[in-house]
Amino acid sequence: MQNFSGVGVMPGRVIGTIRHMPPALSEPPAGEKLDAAVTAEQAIAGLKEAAASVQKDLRTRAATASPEAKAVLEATAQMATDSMLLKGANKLITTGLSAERGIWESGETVAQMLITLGGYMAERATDVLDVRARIVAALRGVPAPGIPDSTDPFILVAEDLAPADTATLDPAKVVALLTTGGGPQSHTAIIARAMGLTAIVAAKGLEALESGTVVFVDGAAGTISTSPGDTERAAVDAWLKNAALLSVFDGNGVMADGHLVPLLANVGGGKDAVKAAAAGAQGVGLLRTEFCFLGRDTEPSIEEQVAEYKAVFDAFGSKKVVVRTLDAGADKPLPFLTDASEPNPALGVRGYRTDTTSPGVLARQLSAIATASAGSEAEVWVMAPMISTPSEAADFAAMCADAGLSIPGVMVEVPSAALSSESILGQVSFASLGTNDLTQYTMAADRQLGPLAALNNPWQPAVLRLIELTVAGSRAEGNHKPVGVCGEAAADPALAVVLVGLGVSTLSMSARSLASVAAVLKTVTLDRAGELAQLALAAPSAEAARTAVREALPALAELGL
Ligand SMILES: C=C(OP(=O)(O)O)C(=O)O
Ligand SMILES: [Mg+2]
Repeated sequence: MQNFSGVGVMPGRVIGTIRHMPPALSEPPAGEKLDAAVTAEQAIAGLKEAAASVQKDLRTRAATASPEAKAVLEATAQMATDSMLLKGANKLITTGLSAERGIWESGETVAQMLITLGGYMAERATDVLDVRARIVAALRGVPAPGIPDSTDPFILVAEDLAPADTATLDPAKVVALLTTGGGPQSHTAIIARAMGLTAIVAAKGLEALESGTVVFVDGAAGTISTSPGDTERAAVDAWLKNAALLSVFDGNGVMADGHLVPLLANVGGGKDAVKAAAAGAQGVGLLRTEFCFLGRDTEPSIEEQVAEYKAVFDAFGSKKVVVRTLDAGADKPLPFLTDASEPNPALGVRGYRTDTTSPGVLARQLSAIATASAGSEAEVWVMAPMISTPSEAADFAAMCADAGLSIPGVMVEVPSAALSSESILGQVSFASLGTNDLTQYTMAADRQLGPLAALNNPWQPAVLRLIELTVAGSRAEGNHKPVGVCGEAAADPALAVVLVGLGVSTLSMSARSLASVAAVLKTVTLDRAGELAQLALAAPSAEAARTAVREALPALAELGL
C-alpha cells in the first residue's frame, strides 16, 4: 500500500481507478516546416485522416453522453472535417508548412472569422479551437487534451485544472478530483466544492501513480492510498450512509442553544442560484458577478447585466442577496477590465481598484443592480471586493447611494481592511470576510500555489486574529454592523464553528456544504463555539488549531466530515 496526502477540500470517501489529465498541448512552433521525408500530398492525406479520426472519436463519445453534452460533442465533431478549416490548412501545407502548424493557423483564422460574425457564430469559435488541438494531438500521436474520456467512472488526477476543463467535468464520470498543485482556496477547489465532488489538492507524489491504479480517497482527511481492502470498503459504505443525511439542509441554520446562524449560498449566476435555493440556502451571501461574464472581452451591456442579476434575485423571492461588484484581476481575468501583463496581478489593479483604471464600469454595474433590484422582491445588499481603506469604503457607499442602492458593504479580504474595520464599518452597512484572499494576503502566499498550501490555510491563527479584530471593529461604539464570512472557510464545518465563536453572524458557502455545516453547528452552543474560537486563536499553528477544535467536536468524526 502506498499513502499520499494533500489538503482535503471536499469530504467524501471513494474507491476508484485513477486517470491522469494529459499535459496541455503546446502550440506547433511558428513557421514549422514540413518534414523533408514527407510530401505536401502525404501531409494533406495525413491531416484528412487525423481529422476523420477526431470526428469519429467525438461521435462515439456523443453516442453515450448526456443530452446537453451530446449536442456539444456532435457540433464539435461536425467541425472536425469542416471544409473551410481543412482547405485553409491544406493551402498552408502546400506553401511548405507542417500539417500541425497548418491546421493550427487555419483554426485561428476560422475562429477569428466566427468571432467577427458575433452572436451564435462567435460561440462556435471555441469548438474550432478545441477541434484544432485534438487534430494536432492526433497528428502527434499523443492523447487528446482536456478531461480524459472513459466509459467508466474514474478519479481524475491533474496538476491543476483550467476553468474551462473544470466546467466540462461530468460528475457522473469523474467521481473524485485529485490535484498535485492548486491550493485549498484556488478556483479549482471552489468549483469542486460547488459540484460536490470529493476533492484533494496539493497531493504530492501522485504523478508517479500509473493510470488505472485503484485508490481509496478520503476527502475529509485529505488522504489517498493504493490497494484498498476491507477497512477502506467499510469506510466508503459508512460514508454513503451519512452522505444521504448530509445532502439535505432543512433551511434553518441554528445552534444547540437556539442561536440562529443564517446559512447562505455563494453563487456565480442564475443557474447556480436556482440550485442553491432548492438546496435550502437562506439567501445569497456572495454573488460573484465576474463569474457571469468570465472570458468576455467587452463590458456586458446594462440590459445583459440586469437579466443576469434578476435571475439570481428571482430565485430567492424576498430573501437577502448580497451582490459583489466585479472582482476582476489575478486569477479571474476579465479582458475588458484587467491588464494581463501586470507583473504581480494578485497585488495589482484588482476588484474595486479597477474603478480607477476603467472609470464608469462600476457605476454602470451599480445602476444595473439597482434596476434588477427594483424589478424584484429580493432584499439586495451590495459590496465591493478588495477594499483597503476607509476612504475607498466611503467612496463606494457614495456610489451606491447615487445608484439608489441602500445597503452598501465591503469585503474584508485585505489585512488593512481588517485592521481598520472600525473606521471602514463607520462608512458602510456591513462587511463580509473573504477568507480566501484574507489568508493569501496575510500569509503572503499565492492562493493558487500547491507548494504554499500549508501557509494558505484559513486556520492560521494570524488569520483568525484578523477575523476577531474585524468583528471587534464592527461592534465598536456607534457601529453595530453585521459581519459575515463568504470565503471557503465557512464551508469547513469545524472552522464554521470557530467563525461563529469569533462573532460572525452569517456564513455563506457553496450550496453543497450547507447540510454538513448545519449538522455540526446544531451540536454546539454559541458559548461553546466561543471557547473553541479561543482555543484556535491560542494554538501555535494552523494544524494545531484545526486538530484541537476537531477533537472537541465529536460530531465531525461521527459524520465522516
Ligand atoms: C470570497 C472570496 O472571494 P473570491 O474567492 O471570489 O476571491 C474570498 O476571497 O474569500
Ligand atoms: Mg476574494
